[in-house]
Amino acid sequence: MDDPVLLTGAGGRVGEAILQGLGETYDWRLMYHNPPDEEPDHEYLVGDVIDEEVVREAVDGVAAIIHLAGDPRPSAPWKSVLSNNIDGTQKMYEAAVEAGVERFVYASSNHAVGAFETDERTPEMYRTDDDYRLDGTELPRPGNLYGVSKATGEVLGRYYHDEHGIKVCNVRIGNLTEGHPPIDYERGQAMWLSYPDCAHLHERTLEADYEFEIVYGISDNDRKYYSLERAKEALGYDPQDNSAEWDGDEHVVNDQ
Ligand SMILES: NC(=O)C1=CN([C@@H]2O[C@H](COP(=O)(O)OP(=O)(O)OC[C@H]3O[C@@H](n4cnc5c(N)ncnc54)[C@H](O)[C@@H]3O)[C@@H](O)[C@H]2O)C=CC1
Ligand SMILES: O=C1O[C@H](COP(=O)(O)O)[C@@H](O)[C@H](O)[C@H]1O
Repeated sequence: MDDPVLLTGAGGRVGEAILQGLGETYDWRLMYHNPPDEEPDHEYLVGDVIDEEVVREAVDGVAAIIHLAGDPRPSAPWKSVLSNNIDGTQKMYEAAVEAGVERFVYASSNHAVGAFETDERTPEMYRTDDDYRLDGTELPRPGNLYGVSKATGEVLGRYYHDEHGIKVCNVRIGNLTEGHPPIDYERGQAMWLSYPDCAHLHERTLEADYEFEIVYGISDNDRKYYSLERAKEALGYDPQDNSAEWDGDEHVVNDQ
């Protein structure tokens, strides 16, 4: 990719995972909400994704956008997700199509489909011997207002793709945790996304040939209730990590 890639929410955890793995791979333009503590190694700007002027400046001349900025709290109140997540994402899309950006990668969430985790299905669905899988073709079923905002971001992508032709990949990210899977948290282990797999997955979203996709962003965990088939087929995702290979913070398999 010759032109820069815009990374919004660059100062957050997902941004950190992506830059750890792909810092040298692309010509990044980083967007921060507040001035970063340390001088970044890449071109950057500071601003709010609901500020149309800053957003226009951010998208100018980029080939692709990875849009992470937003309120990531499952407990976030409506006022915050309406502004930071829904309005911010719509403004990013609007500016992107106006500027002729080719592709838009959107950080959706497991919480867009959290209400599939019913009392009848849990905790069995978090376990290896359960074959219940969501595959991305199901309708959103959020369990909180944050999930509603993430599902709305996916639908905004559907609209901007159909109406304006921008390529869109919605990644329903699981539980990104650095180093090892979440400890004593079955659900989190089933949807663990390691930092290296997160970076690799985003590299595939920037390189693969697709039109509109919804994929799950988790590692290749033995325990899983999200199918990775679409991410593998449409993007060529080839995850390397598996929460079942961990006992707490100890890597018990292939620890060479
Ligand atoms: N960390 C995870 O496991 C998961 C994250 N996600 C999504 O990934 C994205 C990034 O999440 P994290 O890195 O974990 O969160 P984070 O809170 O660490 O990073 C988000 C960044 O977005 C910035 N931001 C928030 N509102 C903004 C605004 N109005 N304008 C400009 N910047 C703004 C924040 O300053 C922050 O640096 C979020 O959209 C979240 O919904 C989805 C599923 C799981
Ligand atoms: O969307 C998100 O999901 C992850 C995992 O959800 P959790 O319910 O297991 O905490 C969450 O950590 C992250 O903050 C959120 O943005």
